[in-house]
Amino acid sequence: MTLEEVRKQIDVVDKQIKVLFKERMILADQVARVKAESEDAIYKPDREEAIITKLTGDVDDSIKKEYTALIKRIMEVSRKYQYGRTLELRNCLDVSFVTEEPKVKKLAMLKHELYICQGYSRDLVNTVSDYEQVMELIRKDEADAGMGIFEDISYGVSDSLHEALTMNDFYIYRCDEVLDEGHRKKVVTFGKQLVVLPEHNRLKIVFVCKNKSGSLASVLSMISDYGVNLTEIHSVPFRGGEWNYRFYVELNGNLLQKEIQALVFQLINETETFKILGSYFCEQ
Ligand SMILES: C=C(O[C@@H]1C=C(C(=O)O)C=C[C@H]1O)C(=O)O
Repeated sequence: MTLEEVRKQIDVVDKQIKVLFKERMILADQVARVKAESEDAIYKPDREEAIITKLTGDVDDSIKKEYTALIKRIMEVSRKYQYGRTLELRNCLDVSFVTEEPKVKKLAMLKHELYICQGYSRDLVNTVSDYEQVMELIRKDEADAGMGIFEDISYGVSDSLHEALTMNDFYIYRCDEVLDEGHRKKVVTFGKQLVVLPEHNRLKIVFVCKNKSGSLASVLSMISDYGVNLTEIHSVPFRGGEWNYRFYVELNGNLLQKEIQALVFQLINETETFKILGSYFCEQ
């Protein structure tokens, strides 16, 4: 057979797959409707495992891994579709946010970072020695917001600020790039509430995924399936407890967009722990 002839046959098979794929997605939609009514979980790992075992049992070893990958992928996109449909059917995204930036009269910062203070008079800044204290001042309403260096192009990310935001449920709502003696730094402003404004183009998230082969890859392909660009990723081991990692990710998008809401909904349901760390505008 010539290449041309084989390709013609592939085109025929692709058309058949397309028909079956559409049929399968109609069924996935029906599943979503039933689950939305009964408030049942979309992701059923046991059922997926059973499907994989049943279908792959009699497949030749030479293509078993490939077939398994295909079946997994089909179920992943089926789930993606169900998350989007479910949000259209019932408003069940459990993320609260405000749509106005807080008025900042008093700011709290680390003493040694006061030099990067953006747009506020330094006399009105309450300085302390660690982020826990910054957040304590905000919690006690002795400051309205905190500010700190989140990333430095020469020294990398600030683990302590990432950790403090994660552990204290604080949220970034501004991100400014500051040039300090040749060092580019990302300086963030954060507060007690998640603020989402229409002009925001970044969503910072943190998640922990199962410590098994393919779990990070499946989260990353999920993000890509939504057509969302990932602008930063790094991992940090847990302090204390078992040895596992938190993944910090910055996404290009806005929580007011339906696709981002569906992605967040899927991440909440398919990662071990998930948190939004902020929504902000970034020029880069
Ligand atoms: C379709 C379902 O929802 C999800 C998707 C599946 C699939 O596409 O086959 C299987 C299990 C669930 O994770 C279902 O529950 O049957």
